[in-house]
Amino acid sequence: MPKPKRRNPIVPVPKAAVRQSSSENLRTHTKKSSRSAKQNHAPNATSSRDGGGCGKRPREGNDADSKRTDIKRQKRHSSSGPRRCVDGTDSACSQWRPLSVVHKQAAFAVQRLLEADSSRKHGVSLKSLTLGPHVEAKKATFAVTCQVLKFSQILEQLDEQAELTASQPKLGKYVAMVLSYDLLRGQGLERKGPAERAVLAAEPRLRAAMDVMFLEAGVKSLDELLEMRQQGLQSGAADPRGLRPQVSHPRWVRVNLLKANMDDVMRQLDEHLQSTEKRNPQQDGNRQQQMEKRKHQKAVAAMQQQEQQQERQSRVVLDALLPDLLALPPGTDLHDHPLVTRGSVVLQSKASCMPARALNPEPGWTVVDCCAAPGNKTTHLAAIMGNKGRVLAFDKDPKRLARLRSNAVLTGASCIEARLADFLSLDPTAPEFREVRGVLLDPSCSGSGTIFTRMDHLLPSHRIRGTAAARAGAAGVIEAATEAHAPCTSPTSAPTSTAVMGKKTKKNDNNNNNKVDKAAQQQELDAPNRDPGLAQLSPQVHERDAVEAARVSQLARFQAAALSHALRFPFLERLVYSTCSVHVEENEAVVAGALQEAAEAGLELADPFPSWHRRGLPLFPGAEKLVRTDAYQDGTDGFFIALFRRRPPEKEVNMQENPKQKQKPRQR
Ligand SMILES: C[S@@+](CC[C@H](N)C(=O)[O-])C[C@H]1O[C@@H](n2cnc3c(N)ncnc32)[C@H](O)[C@@H]1O
Repeated sequence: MPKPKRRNPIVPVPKAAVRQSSSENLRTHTKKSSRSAKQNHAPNATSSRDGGGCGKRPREGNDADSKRTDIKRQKRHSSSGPRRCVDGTDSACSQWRPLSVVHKQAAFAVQRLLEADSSRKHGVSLKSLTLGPHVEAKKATFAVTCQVLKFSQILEQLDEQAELTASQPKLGKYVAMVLSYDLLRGQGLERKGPAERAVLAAEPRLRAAMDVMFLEAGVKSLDELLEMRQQGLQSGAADPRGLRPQVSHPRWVRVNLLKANMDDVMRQLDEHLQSTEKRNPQQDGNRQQQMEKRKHQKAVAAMQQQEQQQERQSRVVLDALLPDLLALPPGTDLHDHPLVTRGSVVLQSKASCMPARALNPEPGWTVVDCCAAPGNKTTHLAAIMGNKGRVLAFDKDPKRLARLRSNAVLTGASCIEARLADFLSLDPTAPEFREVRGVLLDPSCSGSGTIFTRMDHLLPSHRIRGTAAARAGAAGVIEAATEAHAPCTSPTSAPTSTAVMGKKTKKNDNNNNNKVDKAAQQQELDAPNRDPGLAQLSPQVHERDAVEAARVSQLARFQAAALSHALRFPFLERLVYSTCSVHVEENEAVVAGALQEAAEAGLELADPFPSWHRRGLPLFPGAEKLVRTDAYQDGTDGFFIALFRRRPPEKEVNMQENPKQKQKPRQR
């Protein structure tokens, strides 16, 4: 009888088949693995149909003897230096190790290679890690390592979306990648050790996350997804994570609590969805719409971690973070719906609703909205305050201010006082502003977080920007994102207060903020070099990038001046700075430049949404309190939010009572 054929990792094998054949594999392993190890030492061992020999994977060494030998060899091998775990920790390793030798070695190799790549270290080679003398089952280890590296970006995303290592930290990122690969595309996993069991337990979540990716990309397999991403990168039209440039978000709906209550609106919207379906029975059969519905359900479920099946299937979903926000299927058209035309709901994205909630003004406060038009956040502030108090809304553009006024009327936000003014020309210390407790600063910005949902990437002039965003995103410098914020991105808002700018620059010199700016800018400059494909961009592209960079710098100067100015309201309790930009220069760097001034005003950074997962880039202490949203992973546009809050009085008292602090001046 011919020997059973070896399992092929390229074609996923049904689990039952894997289990059935596993005992045979165990029986026949030792001979084969040593034979394949020898084969792999041949110089041509790396060539195969899958590019660089990464396609075929022979059976791995997995019997007890081989495992014992492996452990001994691993120990011997690592005795020359500090022991490294597959998760990157040194010595006393508390992480779960996969039971399979191949998995263990592949995870180690993947870790070393990816870490070396991200820190641009040289001297770590795939061959030495997978085909070196200490490696067991070389060919299998080499093949698995290649495959995991090829799919590493996708595997990382799956891990993140399925919260695999987040929920099982002992698994470690690289073991998770290798085991998930084998589960989803390779040979399947057997319920052996804790690592394998953890990945198997997460299988439904991993598969759900994978389905969402397939739907978003319009593909049916991991191979197609990878191919599509690679093509996208080559054409320069890809987004930072290699998905299609356009992303589909739920239809976010803010319920205007001044005019409606959540239950009524939810009921009416649910009826609307049902009646639309009844009126258009053909649409039920429409594949596109079906896909949209499924995508919405899955995206919302993943995003909000709503595990209950019933909630996942709900079509009008209450947002987990913002109490007045609802999610409907993407593409739901509500523009003519009476709830919208009568101002009971506002069509506003989740990210755009976060700044007003971050400020969370109390009823009775006086609040300044510095750059307010067309007033989405202004009317939200009024609703949060229950129309009790005053919202002073400034904008320098008369047409946009007219829209703000009509929006205020529509939404019944009677506590708004709209004023046509250049915010920088106001005197925050004037007596009329003594009552101001809250400030919202949502200044003009590049709108770089919104280009994909605006579909601008389809226009030739915007392809370049998409590419620039892709470069920066590929380096992990920015988080790609989106929102329809376009009209307020004109670069006309150059700083008008030279005094303010001069002051800021001086402070930057004093408190190392220039270093932050430079580090951030350097990261952005470095970003393109990380992708060899992008290095081949034409000079024209670089020229346009330079124009865009100059525009961003000009906007950043205005933003810094505006933030500095906003911090001058003497009796501030809270201040929110927000942009729909993904650029460090307009976000973290602006905040870093204002930290000292904020401290002098008795304000400090605070975390407006402790449960939110995405944070500012870690460029200075406290940046973990900053909030970012990501268009690809958070189901909403790319935004940046910083909350400054008055330091609690205890801190002041503690500072005074701290004997060490007191001694300092005396010592001098
Ligand atoms: C990002 S938009 C504001 C969007 C608004 N917060 C909302 O949610 O609807 C920025 C606004 O700032 C205004 N603006 C720019 N420079 C200004 C300045 N110096 N003083 C006042 N408003 C300014 C622009 O006219 C634009 O309407």
